Parts: sequence; structure tokens; C-alpha cells
Amino acid sequence: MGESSICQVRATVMLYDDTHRRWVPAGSESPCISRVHIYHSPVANTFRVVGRKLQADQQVVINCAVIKGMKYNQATPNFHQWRDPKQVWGLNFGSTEDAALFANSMTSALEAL
Ligand SMILES: CC(=O)N[C@@H](Cc1ccccc1Cl)C(=O)N1CCC[C@]12C=C[C@@H]1CC[C@@H](C(=O)N[C@@H]3C(=O)N4[C@@H](C=C[C@H]3C)CC[C@H]4C(=O)O)N1C2=O
Repeated sequence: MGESSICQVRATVMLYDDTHRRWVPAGSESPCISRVHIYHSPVANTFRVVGRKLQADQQVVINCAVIKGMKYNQATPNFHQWRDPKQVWGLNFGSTEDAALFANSMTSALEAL
């Protein structure tokens, strides 16, 4: 049994550049919309956030494990962020509905870990 998607939303995936203290789009210079999933692996009971650009190349711009105890910060109705061991991720959602959907799924995932 592989992984199954528990939600999919549209968002621009961003990384915080600590050195220059600014957000940069993940995966390239220009911000672009990606389809972002939370995948669940039932066997291992693990979750990860995977995002691919909507563009033709479908470049993977985020592939990040959901870590037990991680704090998911809903900074604004359409910009949420969290820290992983190496960096800070930000999602600029295409809509506040997508933001709420993703936040609900992330909260459920964190509760299941
Ligand atoms: C304790 C801790 O880790 N706190 C973290 C947050 C956090 C708390 C709790 C758990 C996890 C995490 Cl992750 C923290 O504060 N962090 C994480 C890295 C960055 C930041 C530090 C300083 C700056 C100051 C301004 C602020 C910011 O970036 N706001 C956004 C913003 O400026 N933008 C983005 C959109 C909207 C805004 C909301 C889109 C692009 C840009 C823009 O609007 O142009 N910051 C942060 O969020």
C-alpha cells in the first residue's frame, strides 16, 4: 500500500532565506503556482508535503516530512508557514479556502503522529 493524498491545494511554495531575510520562491527565481499535496503512508503512519509546479515540467518544489510536534503557523488567512530542521517553508495559497483545507489536513496529520 503506497501513499495516498489527503489533500491537494494550489499555492506558491516559498522558502525563507535567513541570510538576506527574505522569502524566495522554492524551485526557481520566479514565483509560480504549484499543486501541493499532503501524502499519507498508512503502513508507516508518516505524512509529507509534496508540491509540483503546475507548469509543464512539473518540477518538485517541496518534499518535506511532517514532523511530530511541528508547529504549523497560520500567519495570515492565505499564508501559512512552518519550520523543518533545515529551513522555513511558506505557502502562499491561491485562495483562503485552499488555505483552510490544507490547514485542516495538516492539523489532522499532526494529531495522527
Ligand atoms: C519563532 C519563529 O520561527 N517565527 C516564524 C514564524 C513561525 C511561528 C511559529 C511556528 C513556525 C513559524 Cl515559521 C517567523 O517569524 N518567521 C519565519 C521566517 C520568517 C519569519 C521571521 C521574520 C519575518 C518578519 C516578517 C514575517 C513574515 O515573513 N511575514 C510574511 C511576509 O513577510 N511575507 C509572506 C506573507 C505574509 C507575511 C505573514 C509572503 C512574502 C512576504 C511578503 O508579504 O512579502 N517573518 C516571519 O514570518
